[in-house]
Amino acid sequence: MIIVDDISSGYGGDDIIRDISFSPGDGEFVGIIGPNGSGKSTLLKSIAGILNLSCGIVKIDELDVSKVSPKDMAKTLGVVPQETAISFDYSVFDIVMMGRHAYIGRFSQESAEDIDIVNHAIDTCNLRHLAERSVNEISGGERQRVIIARALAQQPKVLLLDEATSHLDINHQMEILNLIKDLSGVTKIGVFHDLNLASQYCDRLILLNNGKVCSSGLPNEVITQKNLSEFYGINAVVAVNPITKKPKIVSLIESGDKSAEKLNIHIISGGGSGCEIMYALYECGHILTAGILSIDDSDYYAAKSLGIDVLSVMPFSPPDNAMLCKLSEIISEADAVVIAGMCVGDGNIVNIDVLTENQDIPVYVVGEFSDFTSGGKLNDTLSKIKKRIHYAGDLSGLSSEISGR
Ligand SMILES: Nc1ncnc2c1ncn2[C@@H]1O[C@H](COP(=O)(O)OP(=O)(O)OP(=O)(O)O)[C@@H](O)[C@H]1O
Repeated sequence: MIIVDDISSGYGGDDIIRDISFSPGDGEFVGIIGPNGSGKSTLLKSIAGILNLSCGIVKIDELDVSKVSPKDMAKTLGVVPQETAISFDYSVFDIVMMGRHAYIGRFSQESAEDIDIVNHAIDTCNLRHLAERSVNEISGGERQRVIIARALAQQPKVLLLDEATSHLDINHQMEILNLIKDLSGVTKIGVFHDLNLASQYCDRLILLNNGKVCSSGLPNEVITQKNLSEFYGINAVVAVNPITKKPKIVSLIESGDKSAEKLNIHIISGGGSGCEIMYALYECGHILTAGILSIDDSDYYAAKSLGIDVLSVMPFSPPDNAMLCKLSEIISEADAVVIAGMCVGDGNIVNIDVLTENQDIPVYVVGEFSDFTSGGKLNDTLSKIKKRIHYAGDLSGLSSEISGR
C-alpha cells in the first residue's frame, strides 16, 4: 500500500508541488492530470524518490521510500518515464532483463524464473517479434513498450507512469493501458495529458494546478465543465461515454452569436433529434430547458452535458401529473418552445399536449415532423397549436428567428 502524506518538493530549494496527500487502494489506477507546468512530473519524481522532499513522506508498505535501498526500491517501484534514451546497442530481451537486476545476485546468472518473467513481459507488451532486435533499431513507440516491459519484469507493487503511452498509436495505447489497468495487486499512478484516456482507464483522478491538488475523486467528479474551464481554460462539454459511462470531453467550437438577447427556451425532442438544436441555442447563450425525456435518451445525455435543466422520467415510464405540471410551469415561463421535427413516437405527445394549455408561447419546429409511430396522434395534437408554429430554417438562423431579429 502506498501513502503519499503531505509532500512538498521542487528544484534548487524552491517547492514546485505543495502539501500533496493521497493514498490509492491496492491495485487502483490513479491518474494525475493538470495543465502544462502544473507539477505532474515533479509529483511523480517525488513519489519515486528521484527528488528530495522538503516535507512530508511517501511510504510503501510502511517503508519510507527515501530510506529504501536502490535494490529494494527496484523490487517495489517500477517507473516508466516519458522518454528513455538508451545509448548502448542492447537487444530488446536484454533491456527487459534489466528489470530483473534487483533479483539477480551480483555474480549470479539469471535463473529460469527470471527468463520466464522476462519472456512473459515481452509477450504481454507484444514484443516477441522484436526480442532479438537492437533497441536502437526499433521505433519510438516500440521502445516505449520495451520500457514498459522492463518495468513489468521488476514485478513492482507500485507502477509510476509518466505519459507512458503518449508515443504509442491508438491501438497499442489501448492495448498497453488495458494491460496496465488489469495488473492485479499493482497500484498504478500515471500522468495523463489525454483526459479522455485518463477518464476511461483510471479509477480515480487527481487534478493539479500550480503544484497543488485542486480536485480529486472519481473521473466524473474531477472531469467537469467547471474544472476544464477554470484550470485548462477551455470551453468543452463533458458528455458521458455511452458504453463505459465515464466522462468524455467534447470540445466546442465557438461559433454562436453571443450578441443575441438571452431568452428562456424550452426544447421538446427525443432520440438524438435535439442535440444539434440544444448546442446551437446554448452557443448563443440562451437559458435552456428540455424534456420531458427518458433518462436513457441520447438527448437527455446531450442536455446534461451542456448543463441544461432536464425534466426526465425512467425508461418506459409515462410522466405523472406532478411532472406534467412542472412542464406546464416551465413552458408558461418560457419565451419560446422549440420542437425537434424529427422527434418520433408517442412519448412527445404529452409534451406537445402541454403546449395547448399555453396558447401565447411561440413554437418553433425545426425540420419536418415525422409522425411514424404515433399513428397520426402527434399531428392531431400539433394541429391544435398549428397557428403558432414557425418552421425554422437551418439551425444557424434559429436563434435570430426566435429573437425576432
Ligand atoms: N529540473 C528542473 N529544474 C527547475 N525547474 C523545473 C525542472 N523541471 C521542471 N521544472 C519546473 O517545475 C514546474 C512543473 O514542471 P513539471 O514538469 O512537473 O510539470 P508538468 O505538469 O509535468 O508539465 P507538462 O504537462 O508540461 O509535462 C514547471 O514550472 C517547470 O518549469
